[in-house]
Amino acid sequence: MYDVREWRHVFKLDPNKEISDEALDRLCESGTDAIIIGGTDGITLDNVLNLMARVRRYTVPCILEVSTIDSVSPGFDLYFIPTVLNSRDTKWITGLHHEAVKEYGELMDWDEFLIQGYCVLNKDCKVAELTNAQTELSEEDIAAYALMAEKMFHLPIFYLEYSGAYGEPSIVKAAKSQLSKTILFYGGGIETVEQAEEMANYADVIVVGNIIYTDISAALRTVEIKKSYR
Ligand SMILES: CC(C)=CCC/C(C)=C/CC/C(C)=C/CC/C(C)=C/CC/C(C)=C/CC/C(C)=C/CC/C(C)=C/COP(=O)(O)OP(=O)(O)O
Ligand SMILES: O=P(O)(O)OC[C@@H](O)CO
Ligand SMILES: [Mg+2]
Repeated sequence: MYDVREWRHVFKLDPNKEISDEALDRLCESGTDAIIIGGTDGITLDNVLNLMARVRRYTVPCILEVSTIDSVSPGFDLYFIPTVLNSRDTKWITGLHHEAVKEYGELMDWDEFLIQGYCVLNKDCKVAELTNAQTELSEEDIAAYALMAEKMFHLPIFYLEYSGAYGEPSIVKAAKSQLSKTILFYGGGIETVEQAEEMANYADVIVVGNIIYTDISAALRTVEIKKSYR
């Protein structure tokens, strides 16, 4: 089975963006711990299946981060289900999940599904807009969400999401200080190995996304953090 606890670094690929075979080969062979397939807009069953089939040529674990029910398909190693803890709209906390479980709950192999408690912090990112997230939060507010993720909801993953912007290391440190069992993911704006190292000082797993599409060599260099933390 795939032990997310062992991970340090993952790449997140957006099915709504083009990637060449050569770039995909370099990512999948880079030594990263997993490839997550996910995004917020333009996600269809077609583009998810297409990307999954291409990643499946490699041995790297391939995870679907579910953002729409229509794009879920068998064939992934694991499924991540986001719940946006700081959304102002219950639809993104439990609403869509309730509908999905009502319809498919009996069919699901629950061991394959890990729930991610998201705290979205970049007010300008698409996921903040989509979910109407309350991003004006103090360090204490964010630490409390981390504590809730672990102690109230027993979530396996707490995800500090700054998608598109580099976040505040002190916030990541504050969140980490609340967690002993729940795994801390950090994602947002990582473009250099120095930034990757800085966030990996506190987060258990760092997520590298957008830079893949603008500077593949820089994206690949972030995997170097794995050498210093093994
Ligand atoms: C295996 C199998 C076939 C099972 C069938 C059963 C089945 C269908 C089970 C589903 C179970 C279930 C509970 C599903 C949940 C349904 C659902 C739609 C939940 C809502 C998820 C949610 C809160 C989505 C909001 C958006 C979000 C948090 C997306 C995560 C990805 C993310 C933040 C990407 C970053 O965005 P990006 O697009 O990169 O942004 P930029 O362009 O700005 O970079
Ligand atoms: O795309 P970036 O900004 O690297 O963020 C990664 C990931 O957290 C997005 O969901
Ligand atoms: Mg992105």
